[in-house]
Amino acid sequence: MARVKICGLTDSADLRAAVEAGTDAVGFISEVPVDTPREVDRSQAAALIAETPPFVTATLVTMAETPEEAVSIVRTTRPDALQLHGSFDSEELGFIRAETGIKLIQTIDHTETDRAAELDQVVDALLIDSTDESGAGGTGETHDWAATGELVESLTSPVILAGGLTPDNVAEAVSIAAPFGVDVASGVEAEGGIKDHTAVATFIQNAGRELEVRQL
Ligand SMILES: O=C(O)c1ccccc1N[C@@H]1O[C@H](COP(=O)(O)O)[C@@H](O)[C@H]1O
Repeated sequence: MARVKICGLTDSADLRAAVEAGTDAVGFISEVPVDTPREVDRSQAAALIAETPPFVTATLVTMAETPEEAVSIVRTTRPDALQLHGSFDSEELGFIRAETGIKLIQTIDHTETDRAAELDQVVDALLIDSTDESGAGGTGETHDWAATGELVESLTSPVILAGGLTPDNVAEAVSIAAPFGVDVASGVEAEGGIKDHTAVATFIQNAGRELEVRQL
């Protein structure tokens, strides 16, 4: 079974649709230096996080420029987990964890296998994405799922697969990489920043959760 995070939610209606469709986690993107229709400001992120019900992990996704900024975002928005894009080292990630006590998910580009091994003991999960040159996600690009499957085998941390996933390809991606979880942003949108609720529900079903429940 792959857990699912629906990322880049910008309003309450999309949050409710993702929760009703059975997502395990939701993601709110704030303070990123790239132009994305999925970004919300800190106060919007805080409001959406407060609306997220218990048993659904509210994740703040950011590209904070300094560890102190990351700590400040967590204190202001109060998420359950923090997903970082960018190049903080082990010491900086350790500082953020110690200051906030939050579950830390570090995004790694699929080509950075050495970095994944280096950070394996430092974070709570590694998210393997197809990032752009700035380290941002939301590219809609897939990568080599078999290579991510090798990371799943070799790393201790839970591995989350992201990058170009859609309702049509997520089942195949899960069967090849066998990740702990999958993460999608642009692949379930009706338009930039707005989710297609049918696509969200189909993505969650196709990631295998519904199938697993029926088999129990
Ligand atoms: O979605 C964005 O615009 C974004 C911007 C900056 C950092 C992270 C971002 N999104 C993350 O990237 C993954 C993959 O996106 P996609 O499914 O390929 O569109 C997404 O799940 C977010 O965690």
